Amino acid sequence: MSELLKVSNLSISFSRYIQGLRKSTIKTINDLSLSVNSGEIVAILGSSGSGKSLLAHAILGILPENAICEGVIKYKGNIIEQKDKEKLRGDEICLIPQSVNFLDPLMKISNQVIGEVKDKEDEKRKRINQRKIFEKYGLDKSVDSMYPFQLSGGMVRKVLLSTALLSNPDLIVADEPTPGLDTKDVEETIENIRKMKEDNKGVLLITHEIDVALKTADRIAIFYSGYVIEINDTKNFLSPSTLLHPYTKSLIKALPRNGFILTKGIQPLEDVKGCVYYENCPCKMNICKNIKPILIKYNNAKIRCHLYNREV
Ligand SMILES: Nc1ncnc2c1ncn2[C@@H]1O[C@H](COP(=O)(O)OP(=O)(O)OP(=O)(O)O)[C@@H](O)[C@H]1O
Ligand code: NI
Repeated sequence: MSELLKVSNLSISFSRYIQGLRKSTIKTINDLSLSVNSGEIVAILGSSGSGKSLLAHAILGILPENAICEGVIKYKGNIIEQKDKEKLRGDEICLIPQSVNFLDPLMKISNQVIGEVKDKEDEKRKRINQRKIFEKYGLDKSVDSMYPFQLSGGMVRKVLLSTALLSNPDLIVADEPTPGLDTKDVEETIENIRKMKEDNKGVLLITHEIDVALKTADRIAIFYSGYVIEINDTKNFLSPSTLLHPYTKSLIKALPRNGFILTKGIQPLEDVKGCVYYENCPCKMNICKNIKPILIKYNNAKIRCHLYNREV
């Protein structure tokens, strides 16, 4: 298993004018570090509005103009800047987008999936490839000539997924591939993501559905208030006792009562001086109020909590 993607100390912030006068910077993602190997699925689990799509867009190089991005992103061992991202995007690194707006409503499905073609030969090759992938993911020939509005939610998701796989990428960033789908379509999507892993691709799966993360991922990174607070093997999520962070433990203790969905309301707040979980933490200590813990390695996991201040 080789390391495909390595994100180190990534922060994303936005400048805003408060009441039209004072300029303030709001950090949405703080000091985020994680990696994805080939043949591995890493889930990043965070509540709605916590900056998950921004992470995906930072990797793909499609952040909005007003975003300020710090930190280092490496792909296959090399640092990638905006220009490199543009080259890799749609080729080696592909996005399964969260928003169905990525589809053009006025264009037939197969035409937009294929995109630009160089000549007749190129078009022929791409059409054969597109049909093969559509077939693999259960989209029959009639879909090719349909318009997006004619597709069900589940079919749109399959089109987005197949499109991402068209160029046979090594790394796939799947941004919320399951919301709005019925149980059967969710199961199918989970199965399709597993297929990518079998094909030795690396998958960064962004979701707020714990169940989807538990069923697919090898490792899960927990995102809380703009910070990754724990990265652990999925098998350790079976019981709170094998997890590290008090928030992660409480999350798993609450299952399945909370319906496997992260509760709303954990938004990136104005950054606090100490630990972001201080107010709610049942294990808080004096140090937690004013000093921010850093993400450290702990056995095979990573943890951002003062209860664990030594690497083991
Ligand atoms: N262009 C922008 N300008 C200013 N702030 C922005 C911009 N884009 C995003 N944000 C801020 O970043 C936050 C995170 O957005 P993002 O879409 O990444 O969240 P998310 O975790 O993907 O949420 P969801 O689960 O709803 O998809 C938003 O709540 C918003 O406050
Ligand atoms: Ni999102």
